[in-house]
Amino acid sequence: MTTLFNLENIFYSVQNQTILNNINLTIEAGDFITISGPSGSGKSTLLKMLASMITPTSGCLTYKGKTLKKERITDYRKEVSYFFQQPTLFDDTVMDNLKFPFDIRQAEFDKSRVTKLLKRFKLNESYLDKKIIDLSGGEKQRIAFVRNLVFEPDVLLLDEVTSALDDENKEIIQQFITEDLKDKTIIWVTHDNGEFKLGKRQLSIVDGILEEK
Ligand SMILES: Nc1ncnc2c1ncn2[C@@H]1O[C@H](COP(=O)(O)OP(=O)(O)OP(=O)(O)O)[C@@H](O)[C@H]1O
Repeated sequence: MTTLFNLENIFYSVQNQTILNNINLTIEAGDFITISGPSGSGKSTLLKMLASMITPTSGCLTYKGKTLKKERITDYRKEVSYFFQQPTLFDDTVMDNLKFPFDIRQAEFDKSRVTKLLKRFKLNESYLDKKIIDLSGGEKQRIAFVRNLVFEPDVLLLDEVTSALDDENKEIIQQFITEDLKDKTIIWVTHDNGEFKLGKRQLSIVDGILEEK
């Protein structure tokens, strides 16, 4: 087994409020982890820390045995991808958004790869020319998944990715996560009890304290 993340005595505080309280956790490659807990308990904060969007106040966090350095962050983001509850797309066309991952890698846009992935999310090629502003919330979330997945990350940090969706869109995304992403490392924050039970490791956070079932 390869250890990806190791968190030792992690604390995160803002303005004298302890948001993460002495977290100890090891995440192995291939883990399928779900995380639940009351609103405001620190779930998104933990995911943002794993995404290296914030750094611990104290404690030791390593990825593949090393502390994260600012110089390596661009490469890190290609391996470890954060998926937001509300998708963040630019205000142009679907095509502009889906070209972005190719542009930052100075790679040529691969239309057949993109359309194949769109199909997996039940979206046809005609979506490429649509404006983001004209899409439904569920379609936007599916496009955001395609954008994050054209160059497959190894680790997916999923932050309540289905909570704003109707049943049909929820099912499309859930099915993709459980079937197509089987070989990936998944850390999935969810309020949905059905989704929580899918986790091979089930964690809960209450008042910043982490527990594993
Ligand atoms: N930068 C910050 N400044 C002040 N308070 C913060 C900051 N970041 C997080 N918090 C607070 O820390 C607590 C935990 O936030 P977090 O977003 O991790 O909760 P959560 O468990 O994901 O909640 P939800 O289920 O509602 O999304 C909240 O009370 C939040 O207001």
